[in-house]
Amino acid sequence: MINVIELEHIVKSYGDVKAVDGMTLQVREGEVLGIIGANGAGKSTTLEMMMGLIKPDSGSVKVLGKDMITASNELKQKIGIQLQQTALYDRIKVKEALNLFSSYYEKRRDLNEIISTLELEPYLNKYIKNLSGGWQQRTSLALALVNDPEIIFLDEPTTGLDPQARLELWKAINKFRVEGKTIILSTHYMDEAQRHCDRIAIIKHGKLVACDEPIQLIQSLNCKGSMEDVYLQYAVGQ
Ligand SMILES: Nc1ncnc2c1ncn2[C@@H]1O[C@H](COP(=O)(O)OP(=O)(O)OP(=O)(O)O)[C@@H](O)[C@H]1O
Repeated sequence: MINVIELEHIVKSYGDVKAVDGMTLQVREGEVLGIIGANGAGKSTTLEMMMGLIKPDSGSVKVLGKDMITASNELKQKIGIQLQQTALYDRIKVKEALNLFSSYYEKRRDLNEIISTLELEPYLNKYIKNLSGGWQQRTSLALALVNDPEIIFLDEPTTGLDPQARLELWKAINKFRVEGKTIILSTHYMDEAQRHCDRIAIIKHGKLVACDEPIQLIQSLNCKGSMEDVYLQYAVGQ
């Protein structure tokens, strides 16, 4: 089994707050890894260090066998990041954003193929800000794919979407999963973590408290339960 990401004892503090407190975690090639935990547990900070957007105070982040700090320019070409809504979205149309993002990269995936896979054709000339939440998220997924990345990061991709839009977005994500891409995402939805993730990492107060297949996590409970019970036991400690 090949690890595409290796976090070794990473620590990140903001003033007195230890956002990430000595985390060691491996992400395997081709898996969908879900990161769950309470608000403020350290999910986004962990993702930001994996993506090379922020540096850990200590510890090491290796991506595709290379150090994220020293090889960050090279590695950023090989990863895809689904952005949360940004101010950019107010001023730009879907097709313009795809062209712009594509121009940042040396390696490019055929835009027409991404557009057709994600069924974005009817929306190409629309401003992103005017799309529904589901189509905005599909657009940001498309933007994360323009460089045909080996690893795709999705920070709470389905938050705020209605159940049908969540399902549709997962169908879209799964189209890229079957190509063997590694997908790492954070979510507050236990049903989708259980259904779509190969493994789930549970973070509490900046520490990894468990990481395993959903079924193994459920079986590890003292009494039979669901992913919600796993969350309550590991992430909240009730
Ligand atoms: N830029 C920052 N400046 C100061 N504190 C920060 C910053 N980013 C994160 N924090 C703090 O670090 C801790 C972890 O935050 P983080 O955003 O990683 O948590 P999270 O698990 O992603 O939370 P949520 O589910 O609410 O998105 C929190 O206490 C947060 O307030």
